[in-house]
Order: sequence, then C-alpha cells, then structure tokens
Amino acid sequence: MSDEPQRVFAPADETGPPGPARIIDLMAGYMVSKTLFAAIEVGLFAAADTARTPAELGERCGIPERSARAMADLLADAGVLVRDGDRFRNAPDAETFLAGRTPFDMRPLARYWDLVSYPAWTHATEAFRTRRGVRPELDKIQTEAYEAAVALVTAETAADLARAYDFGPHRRLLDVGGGIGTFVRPILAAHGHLTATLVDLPQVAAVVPPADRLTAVGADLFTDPLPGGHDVVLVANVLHLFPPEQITALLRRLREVIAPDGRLLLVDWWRTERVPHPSARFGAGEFLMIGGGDLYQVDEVAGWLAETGWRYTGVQPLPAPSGVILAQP
Ligand SMILES: C[S@@+](CC[C@H](N)C(=O)[O-])C[C@H]1O[C@@H](n2cnc3c(N)ncnc32)[C@H](O)[C@@H]1O
Repeated sequence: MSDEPQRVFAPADETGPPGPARIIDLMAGYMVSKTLFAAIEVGLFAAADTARTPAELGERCGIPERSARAMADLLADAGVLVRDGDRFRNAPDAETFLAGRTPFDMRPLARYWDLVSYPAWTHATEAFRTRRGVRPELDKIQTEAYEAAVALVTAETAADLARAYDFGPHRRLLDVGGGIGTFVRPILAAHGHLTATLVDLPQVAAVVPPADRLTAVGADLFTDPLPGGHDVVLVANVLHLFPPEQITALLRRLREVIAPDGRLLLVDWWRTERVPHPSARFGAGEFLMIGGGDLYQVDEVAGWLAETGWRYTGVQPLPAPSGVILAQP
C-alpha cells in the first residue's frame, strides 16, 4: 500500500484504475440544480440572450457581479451557457426553454422542484427507510407552484386521453384529484355531451379556472364524502402519490360511488417493463417523497382492483411513459 493520499480531484483516466470524478459529480449534483434554479429565479437566462460579461449579467439580474460569475461558470460547465471569452450566452436549449421567450416554458417545473420538491428531498433517507412521504403541508405559493408544474407535465397526456379514449357512451365524468383541470378541460372540449365534476383538496378546487359544464368540489379523497352518480371516473396521476393501503382504500371508496354501468380510468406512469421508462426515472423517488408512493406495475394495480370489487379489463397505452388502466364494477 502506498502512503500517498487518494487524489480526490484527479481527472479520470480511462486506462487506469477507476477515479472518483463521476461520484463527485453525482454527489455535487444538487449544487448544479440549485444554481440552475437560482439563475432562473433571478432571470439569468432571460438576460443571456446574447454574449454578456458577468458585470452585465449581474446588472440585468440585480445580483452582485461575483454571483453572476459564479453562476455562469458552473452553468457553462453544465452546458446550459456557452462561454465566449469573458462573456456568456445561452446554449440553444436554455434559450428555448428557460428564457421565457417561447411557448414551451420549463420554468414552472424548475420552480416546483426548487420550492416544493427540493425541501422534501432533504429528508430522503428517512423516506427510503420508512416508505412514508416526507413532504410538509404546502402553503399557497407552493400549492400553485406544484399545480402549475403538474399541469405542464401532464397536459400532453390529457390531450392524448381526450383523443384516444371513447367518451361517447358516457354522460357524467368524475375527475378525482383533478388538479386545476388539466384533464377535464380537453375532455369536455372534445365531448360536448359530457358534464364533469372535479374533486381535489379545497385549496386546489378553489383555484380551478371556471369552465362550462364543470363543477369543482373541494374534498379530501380519503375522509370526505365523494360525489356520486358518475358513469366515468378518471384518476389521473394520483395513485402514484400513495402507498398500496391508501390506494386500495381509495379504490373501495370510488367503487361505492360509481354508477353501476360506469368505467374507471386510471391514468399514470404505469410500469410495464422491469426498467422504468427513461422519462419516468425520477418518478419512484419523487412520488415516495410526496406521499409514500411509487411507480407501480400494471400487475399490482390489477391485483388491488380485484381486491376492492373492480373488474380489471386491460391497459390502453398512451404515448410513453403514460398508460390508462381500464376497470369496471
Ligand atoms: C399529480 S397531481 C394530478 C393532477 C391532475 N389529475 C393531472 O394529472 O394533471 C395530484 C393531485 O391530487 C390531489 N390530491 C392529493 N391528495 C389528495 C387528497 N387527499 N384529496 C384530494 N385531492 C388530493 C393534489 O392536490 C393534486 O392536485
């Protein structure tokens, strides 16, 4: 054994023994994320439309030049800024998604990860040990950040479902945990004969934008009475938030309120393969932090449906990573 200390910051050498560089990058990943969130928040990408010095960036963002330089150095290293001498400008993806100048604006997702998700992940070890959610109750600003990010991520699946599933035979839709109406809105728009009830927590139901043929009800899915008389019940991106015992409790409650000839649609990032779809790779951890949930297998959901009085009738794929599990009483 040599007495030489291990060189922690030695560059990786592909021909020699493994170096720690990749591990260091992974361990420090949160510093890159937090710098990215801060840069978005102060408007660094909005300011870097063209090559600018740290002094110019600092001036435009209202932050000290040294902070602008520290952020720009790390973000250039991460590839979202391009270094041009002593100046920095947006890389093409940062200009498209982070500068607020195009319709596809990813900043709401960053805001959610920064304000809501990151604080929960500081308790990750506890969550992985106990399988209990560690996300504290959300305040108004966090609730809005969460719902805006969910809407950004789920809007395309909502449009896919409105096209792919035949709502023709149904009359009354119940959207369970419907958020701000990301699913119900395109479904109602595409199917003029439907009326809908959206149920979500009172603080969310209160901010659902009004729409024709839509009633928003504030209720806790586990403790409050659920509205009855609906012949199609949609549960989109909700079951993944909860552990199996809460999922079966909810499925039992929905079984009690659905019309006898109704259909249950469970939209989620269902796992059909052993390896999660790459777009869903953060899901298992994130859903655990939120409420003790997981990325669930279709087979296990089919088992819970049978346990709670439903007949599983199949799974209809939607563009990956989503799918809709179909069941009836
Ligand atoms: C991931 S979001 C899905 C929103 C919407 N279905 C979509 O896919 O865009 C989960 C929703 O479930 C709601 N939710 C979570 N726990 C709930 C509970 N106990 N009672 C009512 N709603 C709940 C949240 O407020 C949130 O709007």
